[in-house]
Amino acid sequence: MIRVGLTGGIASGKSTLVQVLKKEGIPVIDADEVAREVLFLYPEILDYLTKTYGEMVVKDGVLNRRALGKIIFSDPKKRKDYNAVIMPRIREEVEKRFLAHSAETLVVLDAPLLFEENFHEEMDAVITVTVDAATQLKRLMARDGFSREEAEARVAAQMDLAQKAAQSDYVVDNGGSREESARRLKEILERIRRDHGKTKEEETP
Ligand SMILES: CC(C)(COP(=O)(O)OP(=O)(O)OC[C@H]1O[C@@H](n2cnc3c(N)ncnc32)[C@H](O)[C@@H]1O)[C@@H](O)C(=O)NCCC(=O)NCCS
Ligand SMILES: Nc1ncnc2c1ncn2[C@@H]1O[C@H](COP(=O)(O)OP(=O)(O)OP(=O)(O)O)[C@@H](O)[C@H]1O
Repeated sequence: MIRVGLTGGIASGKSTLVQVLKKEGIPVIDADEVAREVLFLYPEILDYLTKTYGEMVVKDGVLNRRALGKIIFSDPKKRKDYNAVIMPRIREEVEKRFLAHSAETLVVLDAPLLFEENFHEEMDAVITVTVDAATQLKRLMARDGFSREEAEARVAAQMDLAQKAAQSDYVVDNGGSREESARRLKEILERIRRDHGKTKEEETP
């Protein structure tokens, strides 16, 4: 199994490219989805949030994601503490999902914090989706209804996109059309398969 990491900044276009991967029949592990699932699987995480922030963040056993986001994206220490609780569980669950797909030729891990959390070390190839800062902010505010301040705080909570691109094997510049980015991604997948001695035709259906 070839493990491919897909990363980028918030609202850089990862999910948009994941749709392309799915159409190609490639299994994708979504780290954000795993992050949402571990909250249900491991009650210790919600317990930690209840103890630390009380009803402001957890009310009647339900997490207010927006409120937690406001806190952790504006305070690096709080973000670090929360990551220390949730990341080990995310890591375990991601590994389980890779193992569940071990019969596949190529599996993609879609993780916004691929580099920040060192998942990249376990990948055979890494693809970063980049976009210029102005377009990123514009798309983020439009998609999530964030104010400029909220959007900027989220962008600032992540490693610089150019730095991620520099450490990657491949880059998709998503500043143009969706079609251009999809084409580039397909080319990259072909190259990764070739470099690992696999062609699309050889894959098990
Ligand atoms: C703080 C939470 C509840 C906010 O939820 P919300 O629904 O508003 O955002 P969502 O989960 O859709 O994440 C949106 C984007 O924020 C960015 N982001 C998420 N967590 C983090 C983090 N800890 N540090 C920096 N950026 C992050 C990512 O780009 C992500 O795609 C949530 O993001 C969370 O639980 N984060 C911690 C888990 C995590 O580290 N996820 C990334 C896995 S690699
Ligand atoms: N090439 C493009 N042209 C115009 N809009 C785009 C393009 N690519 C993505 N978008 C839009 O930009 C927004 C962000 O894209 P997307 O949701 O794919 O980003 P993401 O990297 O998955 O974000 P997150 O890390 O927050 O999950 C979405 O509303 C999407 O429809």
